Amino acid sequence: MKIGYLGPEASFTHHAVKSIFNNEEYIAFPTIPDCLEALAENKVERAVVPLENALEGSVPITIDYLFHDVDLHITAELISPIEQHLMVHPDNAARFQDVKKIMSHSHALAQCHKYLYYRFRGVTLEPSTSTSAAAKYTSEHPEENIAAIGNALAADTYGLTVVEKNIHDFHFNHTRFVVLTSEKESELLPFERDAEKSTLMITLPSDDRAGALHQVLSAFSWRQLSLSKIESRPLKTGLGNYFFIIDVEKPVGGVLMQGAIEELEALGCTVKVLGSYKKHLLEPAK
Ligand SMILES: O=C(O)C(=O)C[C@]1(C(=O)O)C=C[C@@H](O)C=C1
Repeated sequence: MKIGYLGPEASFTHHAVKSIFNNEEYIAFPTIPDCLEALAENKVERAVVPLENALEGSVPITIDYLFHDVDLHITAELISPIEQHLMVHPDNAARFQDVKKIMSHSHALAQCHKYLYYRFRGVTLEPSTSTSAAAKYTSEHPEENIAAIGNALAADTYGLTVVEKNIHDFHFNHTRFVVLTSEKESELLPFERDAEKSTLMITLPSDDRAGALHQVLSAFSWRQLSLSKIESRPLKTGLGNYFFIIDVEKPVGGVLMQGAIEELEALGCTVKVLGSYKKHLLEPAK
């Protein structure tokens, strides 16, 4: 089976992929849209992308792509502890305090905001497509005296020296990744069975009536369906127009969930079920 992921090698997403899939063909893509498009075009059978980080919140490009651009389904959630380290080319290890630029994925830079502010104020922070892309670039450009932020696996893979460990600002740093498939009824792998939660994308009725979101929440609340996330994202049709991403701690198969979805549709909402899936807690990338 071909598994697409946000690469290159040794990204946190790559670690998540290797933690759950056994002996499959892993294919790195440079960006999240590349990865999702490859799945939509059936060039791979699964794609794994980051969805949300405990410190920095959602990965908007993933959510927006899943809503606006592709019709894909979540089959599993992978939750990984995230440990960010500062790494440099070994030639620059002795003078890392003088780095000219620090590169990483925007979420990783944000997770280390205080560290960077107090230790490297004024140094250029450059977003890269992933933490491993930053590590790779740093290894290929020793003459630039730059640093990357990423995991221990990236330091190892690209021959970099870790000069400061665990530089993320808050201890509880976890990222949720999702495994996606292009076919709603695709054959599930063992770790994709026994769904325990669901993600729905809900658009409110177009008449914009007062209390519409309250009605949506009521449909879950009186059925005692517990929500673990609600977030709005712009519909991109005008200011004030949003869709809602709602995670419910129940799979869609049961009578209560079916009832809630039918009630929402009867109220004039559009409901897209992104998937019902199981959660897996991974070990950190070492
Ligand atoms: O850049 C990587 O290594 C990724 O896998 C992406 C990503 C993210 O988008 O949040 C994943 C985990 C970390 O939170 C930082 C970056």
